Amino acid sequence: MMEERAKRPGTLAHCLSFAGARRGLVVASLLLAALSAAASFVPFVAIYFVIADVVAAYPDLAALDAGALAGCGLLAIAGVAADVGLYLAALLCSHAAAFDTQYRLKLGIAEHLGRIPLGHIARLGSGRLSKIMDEGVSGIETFIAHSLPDLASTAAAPAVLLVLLFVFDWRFGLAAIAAVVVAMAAQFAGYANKRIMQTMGRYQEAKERMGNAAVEYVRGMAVVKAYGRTASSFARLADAVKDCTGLSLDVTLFFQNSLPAFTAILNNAYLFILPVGILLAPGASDWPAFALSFIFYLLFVPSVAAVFNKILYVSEDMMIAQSNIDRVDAVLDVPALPVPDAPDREQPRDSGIEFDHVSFSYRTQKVDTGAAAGADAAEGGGAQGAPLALDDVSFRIPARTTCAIVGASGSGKSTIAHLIARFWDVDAGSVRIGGADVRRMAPDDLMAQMSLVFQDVHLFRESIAANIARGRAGATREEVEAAARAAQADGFIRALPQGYDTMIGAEGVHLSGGERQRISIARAIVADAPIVVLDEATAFSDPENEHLIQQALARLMRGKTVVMIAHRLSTVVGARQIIVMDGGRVAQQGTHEELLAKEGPYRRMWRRYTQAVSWQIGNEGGGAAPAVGATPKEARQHG
Ligand SMILES: Nc1ncnc2c1ncn2[C@@H]1O[C@H](COP(=O)(O)OP(=O)(O)OP(=O)(O)O)[C@@H](O)[C@H]1O
Repeated sequence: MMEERAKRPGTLAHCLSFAGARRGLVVASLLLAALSAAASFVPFVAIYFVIADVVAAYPDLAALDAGALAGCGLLAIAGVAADVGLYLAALLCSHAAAFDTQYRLKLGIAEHLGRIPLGHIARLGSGRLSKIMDEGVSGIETFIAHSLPDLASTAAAPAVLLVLLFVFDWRFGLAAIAAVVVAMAAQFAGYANKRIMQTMGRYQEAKERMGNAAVEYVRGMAVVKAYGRTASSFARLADAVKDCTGLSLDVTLFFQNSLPAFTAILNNAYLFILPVGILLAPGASDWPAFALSFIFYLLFVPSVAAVFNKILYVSEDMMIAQSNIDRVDAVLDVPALPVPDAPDREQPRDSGIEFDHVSFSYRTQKVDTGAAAGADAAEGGGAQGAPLALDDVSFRIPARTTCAIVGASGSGKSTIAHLIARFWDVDAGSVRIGGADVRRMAPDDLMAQMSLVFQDVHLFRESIAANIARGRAGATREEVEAAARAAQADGFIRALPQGYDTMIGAEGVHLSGGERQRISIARAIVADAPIVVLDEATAFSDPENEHLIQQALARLMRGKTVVMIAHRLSTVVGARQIIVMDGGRVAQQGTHEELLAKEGPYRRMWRRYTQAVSWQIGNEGGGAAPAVGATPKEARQHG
């Protein structure tokens, strides 16, 4: 559906393209609504005939033809019935199209989010994204369901109105049009101001920023409380709210004169008819005809107000819909990672990993939209002169071996993990798995090759069994339980009230960091992918938990190609290969012994590490063991 959309069409055309296969329903709704608008004037025609009969019979009202009057009544009723019936049918069509569009749009955005680089999703922000998926899409749904039929009727009504205004007496018609022109001029004075459109846009952005700030504030509540920085942490949210309030006030003030003037003039349009009637009355040659027109226009002119009031609201709806469309487009326009056609796809021959002269910068990954783009610009972004997160990085990890990546914070370790999983595409060089360039692999094939175990464990609000089973579609309960046993998680899961069926999340059970980690390891064991990318946790809650996690990891890593982003040197000594990163470049490469034998960053890191451990032991009176990890001998058995 998303591919079908033309580039930047108008609001209506855009909605039609979103409606996809249901655009026929939208068009039917537009036609029915236009017909309903035309039918809404039929009662006025009936009234005209009644007035004509009354004026003709006056003063002998007893001579009125009851049959003719009843006919007029029936005509009026038929007009009202057609108006209501056609409008209901229009709403039926528009709602059917709108609900379907909402469903497919949400699905389309969700699918698209799965195809764009993962980092872009983080940059867009979860508050902003949920607002777009929720309010943005619902806004489009409401526009298609309600405002589009109104749009058709507001387009059709003035045409019919114009005919009726001039068909009976053009002079009164002109007076009514004068009321419309003056009212529109008053309103236009507000809309013509270019700043209003800019302010409306800024107002929408401010609302999104406020959403993001609120989500961030709630998520960071624990840190805020821990450091007692409530006031300063609240400042960002408070600023966002203040910004939003200020802009909403600006938008309201823009309309403070024009809107009331527009409404007041239109609702009192008969004030334009009255002076014309008073002026024309003395010269009227045919009194009954004059009286008929005068009375009819006094009765008819309020419907002009109704029509133009509707136009006002529909144009406001259009502006809101356009801003919702822009926000949805902001997500849909983020280019998806290119996926090769089936014949051009490459299959890995094994699970070995190779980085071949890889360079990568986050700054070249532009997000061309609103707040995120602004953030990029604020960082002095742009591809030119962009700092490289990885700079000409080359290494090979043979299949079924362990490679530990170490280095200072910010040296590029996690970036390596992200590029293996193709969260981003490289700027230069290539990342290959079993000889296949990750850009030439089908995304599903690529993800089937690897399990990712990151520090930041996300568990879904579902049962523990379902969370573990997410590792592989179709995993059986036995496989889930076996994986949990291997991940040292079976014991604590069984101790929970509903065991494996215990729900996780707001209303369910809350697990400790170590327990969550072991569930994520169980998930990876179920996946049984040939490559394991492991972002090692920096700290575990207690030695017992750490020991269990190390056991779980040892089981997960058995027989796999492992890339371990290592934060503690205790766990890397047994790796077949250690890559030392420094400022985005490979500074050293080799085994623990080889690296220790040379003067260089690894030896310095190791020296600092052993000093820290002996300091720790000294401080604890020799009672504590250094951080538990695989000894060189134990670990080499795996690597
Ligand atoms: N999403 C991102 N957007 C922009 N820059 C990023 C992003 N992620 C990382 N960087 C930058 O890229 C560089 C490498 O970061 P990376 O996360 O790979 O380092 P690291 O060695 O894993 O650090 P740590 O040990 O602290 O996790 C750093 O300068 C970092 O600021």
